[in-house]
Amino acid sequence: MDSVWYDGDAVGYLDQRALPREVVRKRARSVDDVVDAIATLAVRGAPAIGIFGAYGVALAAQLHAGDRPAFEAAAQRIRGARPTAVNLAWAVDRVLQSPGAEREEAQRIHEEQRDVDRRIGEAAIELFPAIGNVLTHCNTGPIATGGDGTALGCFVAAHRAGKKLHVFVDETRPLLQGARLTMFELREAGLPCTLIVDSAAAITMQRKDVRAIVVGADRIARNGDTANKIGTYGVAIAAAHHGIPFYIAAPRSTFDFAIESGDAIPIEERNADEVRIAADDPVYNPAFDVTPGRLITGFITEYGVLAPPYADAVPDLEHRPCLAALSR
Ligand SMILES: CSC[C@H]1O[C@H](OP(=O)(O)O)[C@H](O)[C@@H]1O
Repeated sequence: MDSVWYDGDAVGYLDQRALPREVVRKRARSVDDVVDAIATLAVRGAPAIGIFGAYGVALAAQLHAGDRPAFEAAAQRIRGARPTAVNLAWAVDRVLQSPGAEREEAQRIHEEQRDVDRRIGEAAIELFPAIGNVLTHCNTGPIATGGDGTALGCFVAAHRAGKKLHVFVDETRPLLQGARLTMFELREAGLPCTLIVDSAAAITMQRKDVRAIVVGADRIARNGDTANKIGTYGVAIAAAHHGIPFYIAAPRSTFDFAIESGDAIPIEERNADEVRIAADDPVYNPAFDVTPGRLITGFITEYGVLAPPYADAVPDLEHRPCLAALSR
């Protein structure tokens, strides 16, 4: 089920806020529509945001044909619609470097993601036991990526290869991407899965023999520090305590070699109403947190599984050959 698509004079998208109750297809006809769809998480998931943003820039090129300053201003508005996921900026910049071929470049980005997801899934299969429990956080399936999914795609690839995995899924407050989207996609793919509240992740590791944890990413710094959905850092700490391998599944486009560590990753804070229960509760609502690279067992990428010799202090990329492979 494609979650974003090019639709002639608009960019089509599934309004992910309505899933899984109903499938609502919409058309972004203006730059305002594109920015709003990203900012309200109607379109969400780092790679999907990048693909949608790329199509949005192609639409802006049509709407502002002959007016390059207006087109570039529109592209920058799309680029800044959500700050944490680097895929959006990466995709917008790629399309901006294709003057006159914006739509074709956006379609290339979309097609590439399908192949990238497939390669990520293939790389992950050997990481899982023949039979076992695994755990994930948030949503990283086809709806979030435009392909087979990243972390969720790893579980699906292992399942298709005959491995018997049971996936424990964090509901992922406050917007419940796990409960609403990951459970829906895993059931569609035929994988056994169990929903847990976020605060049950640690006891699930303690009592349910979780053998591996795989989550997605929104931005990965040179030292391996990784921004992902809020709650991921706590899962990583519990995984380290229980000696459970903790993997990040992400494409090359999620690595940001311009920043040395997670300290430089902008963390989006969102509307208090997403969390608020009583009318005037004071709320702190960061949408992401940053897991230090030293808590990450490996990065599952289209280049294979990168086993990090990460240490906070190691400054030079060449000292980490696994990341160097990505930066060429
Ligand atoms: C493959 S999706 C990557 C990443 O994006 C999600 O964030 P959001 O739902 O706010 O767009 C989540 O952090 C996923 O792990």
